[in-house]
Amino acid sequence: MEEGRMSCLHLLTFHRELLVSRLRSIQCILDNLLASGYFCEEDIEIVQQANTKADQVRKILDLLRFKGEEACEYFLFVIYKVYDAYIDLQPWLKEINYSPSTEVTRIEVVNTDPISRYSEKMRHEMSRDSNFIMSYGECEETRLEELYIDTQMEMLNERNESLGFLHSLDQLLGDQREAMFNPQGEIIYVMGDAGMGKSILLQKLQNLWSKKELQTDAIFFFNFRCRMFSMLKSSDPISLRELLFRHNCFPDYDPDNEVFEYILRCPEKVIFTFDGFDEIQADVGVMNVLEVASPEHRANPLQLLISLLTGKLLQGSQKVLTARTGIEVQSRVIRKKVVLRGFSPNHLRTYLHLHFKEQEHRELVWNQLEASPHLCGLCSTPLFCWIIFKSFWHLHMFHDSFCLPETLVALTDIFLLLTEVFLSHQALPAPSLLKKSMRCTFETFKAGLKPLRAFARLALLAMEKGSLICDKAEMTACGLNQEDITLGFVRPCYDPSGSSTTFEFLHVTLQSFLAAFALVLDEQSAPSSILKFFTKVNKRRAFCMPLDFCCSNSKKPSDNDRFNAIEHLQFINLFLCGLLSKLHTGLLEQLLPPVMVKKKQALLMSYLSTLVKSHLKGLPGYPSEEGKKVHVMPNFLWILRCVFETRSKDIAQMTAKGISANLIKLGYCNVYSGDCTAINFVLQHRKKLLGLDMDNNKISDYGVKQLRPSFCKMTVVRLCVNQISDNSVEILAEELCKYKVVEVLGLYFNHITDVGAKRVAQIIEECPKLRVLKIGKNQITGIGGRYLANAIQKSSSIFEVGMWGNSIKDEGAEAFAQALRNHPSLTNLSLSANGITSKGGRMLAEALKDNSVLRILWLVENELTHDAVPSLVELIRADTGLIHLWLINNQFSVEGIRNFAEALVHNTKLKEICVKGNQLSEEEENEFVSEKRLRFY
Ligand SMILES: Nc1ncnc2c1ncn2[C@@H]1O[C@H](COP(=O)(O)OP(=O)(O)OP(=O)(O)O)[C@@H](O)[C@H]1O
Repeated sequence: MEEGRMSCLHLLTFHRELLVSRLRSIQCILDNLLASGYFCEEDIEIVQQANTKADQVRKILDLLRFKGEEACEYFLFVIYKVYDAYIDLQPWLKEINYSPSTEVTRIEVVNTDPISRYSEKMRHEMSRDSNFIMSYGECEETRLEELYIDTQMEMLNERNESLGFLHSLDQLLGDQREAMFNPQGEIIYVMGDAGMGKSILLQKLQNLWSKKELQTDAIFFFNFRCRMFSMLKSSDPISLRELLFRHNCFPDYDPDNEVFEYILRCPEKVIFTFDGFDEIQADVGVMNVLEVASPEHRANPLQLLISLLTGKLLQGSQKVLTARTGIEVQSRVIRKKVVLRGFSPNHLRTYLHLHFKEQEHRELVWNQLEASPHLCGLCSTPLFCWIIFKSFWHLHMFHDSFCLPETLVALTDIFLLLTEVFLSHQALPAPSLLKKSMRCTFETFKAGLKPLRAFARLALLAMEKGSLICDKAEMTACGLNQEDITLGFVRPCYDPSGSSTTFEFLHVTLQSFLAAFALVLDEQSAPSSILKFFTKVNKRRAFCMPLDFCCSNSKKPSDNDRFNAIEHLQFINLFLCGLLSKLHTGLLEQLLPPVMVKKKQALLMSYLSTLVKSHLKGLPGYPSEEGKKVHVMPNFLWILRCVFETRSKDIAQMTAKGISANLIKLGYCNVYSGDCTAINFVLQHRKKLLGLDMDNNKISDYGVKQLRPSFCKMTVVRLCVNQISDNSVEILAEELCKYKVVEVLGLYFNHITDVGAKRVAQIIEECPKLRVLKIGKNQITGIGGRYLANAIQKSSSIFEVGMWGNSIKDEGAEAFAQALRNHPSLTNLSLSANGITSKGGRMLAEALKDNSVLRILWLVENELTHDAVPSLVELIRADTGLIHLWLINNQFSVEGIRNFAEALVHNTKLKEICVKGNQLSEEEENEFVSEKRLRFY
């Protein structure tokens, strides 16, 4: 504030040192001082005679002193106005509370700095290109800011464990230490399923940067679609300069090549985004990618990409790479890993508000969503949500209804509805002239059969040649005309050859759907050709193929099978099952001969049955405490999804019967809430009990609602790390207490509070077979701890309880102490990281003296000090039956540990007391080397 009142002249004197070290783009300052008349030609010569940049700045500052206050003020104004050229000085201007006077703003400032001009040009072009979400054909575009909302962005560590959620896009680029698991890595890796919003996220990032609303000092931003690197001819090598300037943005006023030199000199000022690595990973695998080390070197475009990503070129630049889930990149090249989890219920509400402006409409739509957890589950994927909301809107506009068809339960139904919406664009006049009509699906499809058939063929042809884009000639060859293009199935896309006549499907999932439709509509080929992608997928089951460039032992795809986008093919198969389900027979019989429909349906069902049987037989099982256990692969999930799309009870029954294991492990399989409908559909037909381990997926409360009818059969319910809240626990309590078969309940790392803990306590009390409870890393306090401990006290079956990482403190510890006194069954208890002090520790130790059952006690990372030592010593001397005592990371001193060592002499059962991470120096630890049962590692 003091400085805010200082004259500009004083400011320049006061901060002379800073200006000398940070001011660049001297020419631009000189140009403006000359043009405004503050400097004359002679002044300019004086400055230019100085040998170093620093000396030139010194000369300018000296001259300004003579020129007076006005000149100094103008000098500051130039720095303020030409933002990008003086980006390093912007924080300083903020610090000194600089704001230009009205007089100075009347004097013109011209930007003659090539670097910042280039940056300005980039910002301008990027703002123009990122302002709209392209959708619904060429004619309908929505402003990004009107429809974009941040989704759930979860940070992961190298073992794919959660590190929490990002709160804004600024944090994506920011270098908070907790999220950055490998500072040597260069890539910010954003993963997500189809339609989760990876491309839109990059678009938002670009848009924010173009408007200077992103917290970064990067002045250049290059965005690329990864597929572009495959499309550029590998026979035409290009240089880094060509890649940046020819395929992105060209610097217009740069005779001395300053821009490129600046980029090489200051790569940290550059952000790159590369969208859709999954689309080219096969190409990267096929070629033997050598990295390029020199920026001047001309190389294959893919080599350039890999070199940029690994930091061989422009090391230190910021890089965001997106890919579909399942494409693994080695941790050594990743700096930060983020996975997009889609819309939470709150996001869904916000998105609903953006789509429907009228409260009445919102309520109508919300009511329907609430009535169908499956629909809500689908809506957690932004793309599907967009389709569903668009369909609602269409039904309202054209048919005066806000009711989605009742049959809308599977993914195929949603894409059928979208297709119907697109096809009806052709049939219907403009909404304002329209008399609202009855909806007639069959008529719409029959009337639109010609373009539908043509788009379907186009989608299939493109899929078969491994491409996600098509050109005008291919479209014409399929029989499509200009009018068809405006229906909305395709949109124009970037083409490196500069032609504006290439198109891509609105979304690749839509392309898969249409490709499946082509297989169904094809009357020329043998009916068995519908199965061709099943065969392909089964051949290439290597679903999570690691990237070649950072994984030495990866299996390379063969040359003639470049297209490894296996997920697109899985989607084709899924939609095929949906289209050929009995439910759609009526529609299909309007579009092709009924005999043909029957033949294809029978063929598919028979193939699917065989596939399910052989898959289930081939699953490796191994014995476990819960009986035979199988760990299924993501492909099993795709089979379940296909079975659900067929809606065939027979196949579901067969699948349910074919599961011979007692426990199925679906951990880390990318199960999302919508999949729970498919799992439930199959389990509905199972007679025997079954354990289901679904830890580490994306089930959420919607998924749990979907599974409700299946809990009656579940002996193992593992839902750890699945973003479930107290609402889910409510359902679990209702169902599990009704059937009382549950033995293992895993709820670790979710969003459960004391409210949920109360319901879990009910489960413990009422389910006599419950042996294992894992409820660590939730938000349970002393109150919830009490509920649980009181219930455990009454249970005679509970064997293992994991409460790690809650906050039950001494209040909870007291209740657990009570429960432990003479407990008949509890053998393993973890109360680690719960904020328990010596008071709580004392109560636990004293209670345990009367307990001969507990074998393992975890009190790691609490606040136990010397005050807890006497009670713990007594416990050790009591020789109760405790085998392992974990006291790592507490606050015991060497004296306390000495007491433990002495007490151990009187104990025959304890195998170890782990005391690493207490307040002992290395020398003090050495004192205990002879007591092998005291562990410091
Ligand atoms: N954050 C968001 N806010 C609003 N709408 C979104 C958001 N994310 C996605 N959408 C909607 O979903 C559509 C698909 O998103 P996008 O193309 O970004 O998905 P993607 O993850 O890149 O899919 P793919 O892996 O198949 O390329 C968008 O066109 C938009 O309509």
